[in-house]
Amino acid sequence: MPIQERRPTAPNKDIDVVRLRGLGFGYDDRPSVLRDVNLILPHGSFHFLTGPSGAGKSTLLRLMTLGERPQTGRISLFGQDVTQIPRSAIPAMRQRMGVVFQEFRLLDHLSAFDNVALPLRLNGERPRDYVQDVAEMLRWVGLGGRFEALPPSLSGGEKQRLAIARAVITRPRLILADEPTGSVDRAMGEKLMRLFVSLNKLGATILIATHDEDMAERYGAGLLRLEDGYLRQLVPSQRPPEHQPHPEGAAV
Ligand SMILES: Nc1ncnc2c1ncn2[C@@H]1O[C@H](COP(=O)(O)OP(=O)(O)OP(=O)(O)O)[C@@H](O)[C@H]1O
Repeated sequence: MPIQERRPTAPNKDIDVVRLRGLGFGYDDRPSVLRDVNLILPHGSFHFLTGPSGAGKSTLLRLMTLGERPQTGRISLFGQDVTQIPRSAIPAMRQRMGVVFQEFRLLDHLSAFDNVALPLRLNGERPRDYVQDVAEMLRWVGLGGRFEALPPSLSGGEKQRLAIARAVITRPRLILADEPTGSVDRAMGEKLMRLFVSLNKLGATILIATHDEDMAERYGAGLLRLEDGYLRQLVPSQRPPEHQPHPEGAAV
């Protein structure tokens, strides 16, 4: 397992990594996708977000990654209210999260290696400090022989694995992933889930959207369900002793 801590600084474990209060959001032709959504993701928690197709899982992740602004309610990330964050400040906030988008959003003109290295370059790291880590991560997700491949030449499952490698390479404190194992076979899906579990053990707060409600039980994670615009917590996140719950609990 290639996953080791990269950052020397310890996070503030007392701050809830995500706080959503009374979120409401809709599109022109679907005005009530999210209604009064409340959620707290404490440091080190691990949740799966489920719900029927079209329930708004991707929309909720898009609000949390600042790709859309809520029409009502507040969003706070890493203890900072970001509901009205200026557009110019969004890239810096996004750099603190690892996001796996449903449609991958890889950079087609960059090799697989350079796609994964990009977040480290943007963080100002030097190639000699990250080359080995990037190579090891690519090997771990089964792309050891595809360092130079451009994304358009990869299969759907390979693109998905590349997107995951890129999202986690900086060991972000918050990982938000939309159906991250939807395009791979079961064995690879289990392997990728072990990667998320390892990152969670290192302290990452994780939220994964999936159609598979059994995942939460399999991985001892919390289970959230979005239905008719409302978010309910079905199972709380179970975390190792070093990640004891915030007094307010995992979700509202
Ligand atoms: N950009 C958009 N413009 C208008 N409507 C949208 C847009 N994106 C999503 N919707 C609608 O909002 C609703 C929620 O969509 P969303 O993709 O968030 O659901 P989901 O739970 O992620 O679905 P799935 O499990 O099928 O991926 C759906 O009715 C969808 O048609």
